[in-house]
Amino acid sequence: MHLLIPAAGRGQRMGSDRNKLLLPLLGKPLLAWTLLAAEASTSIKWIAIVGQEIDFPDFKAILEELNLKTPVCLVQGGKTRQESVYQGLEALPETAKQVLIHDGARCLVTKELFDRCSEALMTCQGLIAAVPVKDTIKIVDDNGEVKDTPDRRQMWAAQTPQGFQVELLKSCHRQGKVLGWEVTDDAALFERCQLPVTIVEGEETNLKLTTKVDLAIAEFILQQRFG
Ligand SMILES: Nc1ccn([C@@H]2O[C@H](COP(=O)(O)OP(=O)(O)OP(=O)(O)O)[C@@H](O)[C@H]2O)c(=O)n1
Ligand SMILES: C[C@](O)(CO)[C@H](O)COP(=O)(O)O
Repeated sequence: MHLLIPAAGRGQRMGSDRNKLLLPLLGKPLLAWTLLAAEASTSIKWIAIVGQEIDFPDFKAILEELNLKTPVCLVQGGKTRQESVYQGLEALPETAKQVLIHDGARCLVTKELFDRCSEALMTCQGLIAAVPVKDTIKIVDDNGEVKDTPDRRQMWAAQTPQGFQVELLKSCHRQGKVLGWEVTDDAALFERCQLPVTIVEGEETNLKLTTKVDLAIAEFILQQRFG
């Protein structure tokens, strides 16, 4: 299985002075934990980290330190996550028929989740890891007034990995580019093209490290796992 790791963000919500994936977390850069989970999976055979050129020296240093068996290449990212994934897709080898996409920022992912997604992708066109929402969700208008309370039983929080047949996802991305669609995940492009997206049970601990509090939670979880 081929894996793309979008890692070209700036970490603005983290309030950090550099890419949050380079921040230390229990003695290793955040991105190193994501890579180690991919390396530990039995299905991932090729990895591309999609990043900004300014971060490449740090990414190379991480790769040197980890000395992974899985081949890893670096791909130039774009201004948005959507653009970064597009560039990553263009950089896939021609032999790649299926692809998993996993945010570098979701560094608590497990090897089991990677393998579950790889296996499920053998029998579907597109999938996302997701978990049922635990909170009651409100639809709110621009004035801060609650307009609706959707049925929670139908609501799932999208995570990554997200997995797709490569040619289908490429054509969704191209269509999105032509029509100016702006989305926050790849499944949304698939949905807009009326292609089916299947749910794979995600993990409650598979957080996207977005703000400083997430760093503290992640450190606690990693300490429980590996400490
Ligand atoms: N132009 C971008 C923006 C984001 N990402 C990646 O997409 C993932 C999810 O994005 P997010 O958590 O929003 O990361 P940032 O964009 O870094 O955060 P922020 O929005 O707070 O700046 C991250 O692994 C991030 O590196 C990317 O590859 N290219
Ligand atoms: C892809 C994703 O992680 C699924 O939850 C999420 O949509 C990324 O969104 P962000 O807006 O870039 O944080």
